[in-house]
Amino acid sequence: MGAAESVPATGPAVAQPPAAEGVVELPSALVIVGPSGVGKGTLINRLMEADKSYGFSCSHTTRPPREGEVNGVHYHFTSHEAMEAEIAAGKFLEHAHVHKNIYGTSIQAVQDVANAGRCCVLDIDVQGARQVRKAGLRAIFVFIAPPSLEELEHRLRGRATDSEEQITTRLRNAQEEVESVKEAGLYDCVIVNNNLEDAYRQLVAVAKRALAGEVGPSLGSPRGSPTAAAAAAAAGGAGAASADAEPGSGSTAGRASSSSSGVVQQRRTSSGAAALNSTATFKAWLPGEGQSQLNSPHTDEAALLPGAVAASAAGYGWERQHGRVAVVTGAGSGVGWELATSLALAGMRVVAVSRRKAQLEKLQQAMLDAGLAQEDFLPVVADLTKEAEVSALPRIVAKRWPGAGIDVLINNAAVARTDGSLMSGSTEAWVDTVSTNVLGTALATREAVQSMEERQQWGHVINICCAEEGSGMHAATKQAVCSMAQELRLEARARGVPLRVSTITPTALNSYFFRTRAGRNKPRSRHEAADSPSGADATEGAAAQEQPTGSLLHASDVVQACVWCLSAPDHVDVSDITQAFKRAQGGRPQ
Ligand SMILES: Nc1ncnc2c1ncn2[C@@H]1O[C@H](COP(=O)(O)OP(=O)(O)OP(=O)(O)O)[C@@H](O)[C@H]1O
Ligand SMILES: Nc1nc2c(ncn2[C@@H]2O[C@H](COP(=O)(O)O)[C@@H](O)[C@H]2O)c(=O)[nH]1
Repeated sequence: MGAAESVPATGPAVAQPPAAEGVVELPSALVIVGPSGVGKGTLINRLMEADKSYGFSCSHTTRPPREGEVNGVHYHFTSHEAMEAEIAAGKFLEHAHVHKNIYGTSIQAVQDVANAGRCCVLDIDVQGARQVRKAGLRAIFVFIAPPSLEELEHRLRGRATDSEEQITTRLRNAQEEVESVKEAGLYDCVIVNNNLEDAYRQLVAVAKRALAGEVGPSLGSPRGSPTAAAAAAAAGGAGAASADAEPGSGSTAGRASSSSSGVVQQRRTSSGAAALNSTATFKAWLPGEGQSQLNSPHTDEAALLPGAVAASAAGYGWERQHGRVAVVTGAGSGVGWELATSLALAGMRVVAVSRRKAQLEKLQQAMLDAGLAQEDFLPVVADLTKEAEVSALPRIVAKRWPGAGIDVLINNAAVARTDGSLMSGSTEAWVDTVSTNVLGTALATREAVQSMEERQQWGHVINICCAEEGSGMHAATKQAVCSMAQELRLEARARGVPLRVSTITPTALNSYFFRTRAGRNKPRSRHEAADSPSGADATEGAAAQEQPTGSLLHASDVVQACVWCLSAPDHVDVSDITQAFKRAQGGRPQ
């Protein structure tokens, strides 16, 4: 259960060490544009040789191979007929007639790089860049400008790869291409390739931003402003003018969106173990001690939380979880939020996964405010229905914490749509629900288990199977999540590996969804009723206040069960926990 994740995630892995800042996003693409002979290939090759986090989008072309060019590496060399057929079949993200040949970027080429968790680098012409911009690919667009057209001609001739006719065509086209820098909103930055070292340093800076999942111009360089630098270049002005990417420049999104930047990072002065055992620390979070330091959107439960964790863990084997890596899905709100905060505060390294960047930023700030060290906590924007984004998780973990891998996976994310009825629901709602709840859980499980297998360190998978009876496709998928745990357990046993698998099934959770079904609250939008068991919406609204829900289960109850599962000694296999609310005398939840 957990987040009603509705904001699509993007991009990929972290090549930059997640240097204690911001929410991690998968890489954006890097689109490199510029006239023939300006040095795009030279710069791109250098970038890719220096850092394997970048992958080249291998284009198709109808031009014949040059000496030394390898099919499938430099280009997919093809015929006009074959290429036109594939374009007609919709296989290309963009294509263009360039210097009398057809060039194009296939969807597969970009997908292959993204699936490998790399930042995809495209080397394309201006027409292609316009199409890619229109297609909405998450990317940073860089124009490489020549210091002068004379120098461009000099380079083209010096390269000695093209016929005189081709050189003439390319130079003629170059003038028009350089003009394109004036198109508002097309490029995010311009690098004038005069001195190769300077240009390379600038490219590295902007490439790092793409690797970190950023898009758009960097701070102080609003879209469209590259024009000045490029115009200077087009007019023959020398110098490495750049509207962006000062060497060492930081990340735009990191600065703009990360609440951590500008905030003095708070370091834990003690280990997780100390935090768990420190009554003083916990006391401040107990009810009656003022506002929750967790600054949770669901304050009633958050205030109880650390006490619950402490109580659960006391006397059991919690200590072995200190420093281990727990991935919590659906961490943007509800149970996921509570799990992420509790486990981190109790000494685990937590990867909080959500589609909703804004929620993760709030969560991150709450963690910092609570005194958690940034390096023990990693928010990752990822869409569980996208294989490339899920499979990037182990790599992201290894980058943040070298030598570590996923030790614990808590499959909590789920979507519950109000239009998910099996008798009258929409197909779209079903697909949404099945994709996130079933496919997403399966993908996350496979990646986590493989991460454990590679390190031969078997950990724990916990599936949160909460479903309200009568919630249609949501309930059906949660049954599937439960069955998946059972199957996983059997597979692990058959292979003789000590993977631990548990399910937690809370019934009648104090959730927005539950109260909506009980007629205590009305859904305000389709997504609002998604699985956000203790989200802010769950505690708002006059109807909710009229009907006290104090005896229903809380997110913290689910956390407590998780902690208990994780604390159980080696010889105790906790397979399934079902939690029910305490009924009032009349048999109805209070
Ligand atoms: N800053 C520079 N100073 C001098 N020569 C350069 C510089 N950058 C690149 N070159 C040279 O310019 C030539 C053209 O470079 P390159 O092949 O990388 O261009 P390109 O933009 O990739 O061309 P195309 O679009 O046709 O593939 C090469 O011989 C390269 O070594
Ligand atoms: N629109 C696209 N343009 C592309 C693609 N791949 C390369 N190119 C551009 O073509 C010229 C010429 O390349 P060359 O290898 O023949 O010198 C170059 O400027 C590239 O940017 C593509 O997939 N789409």
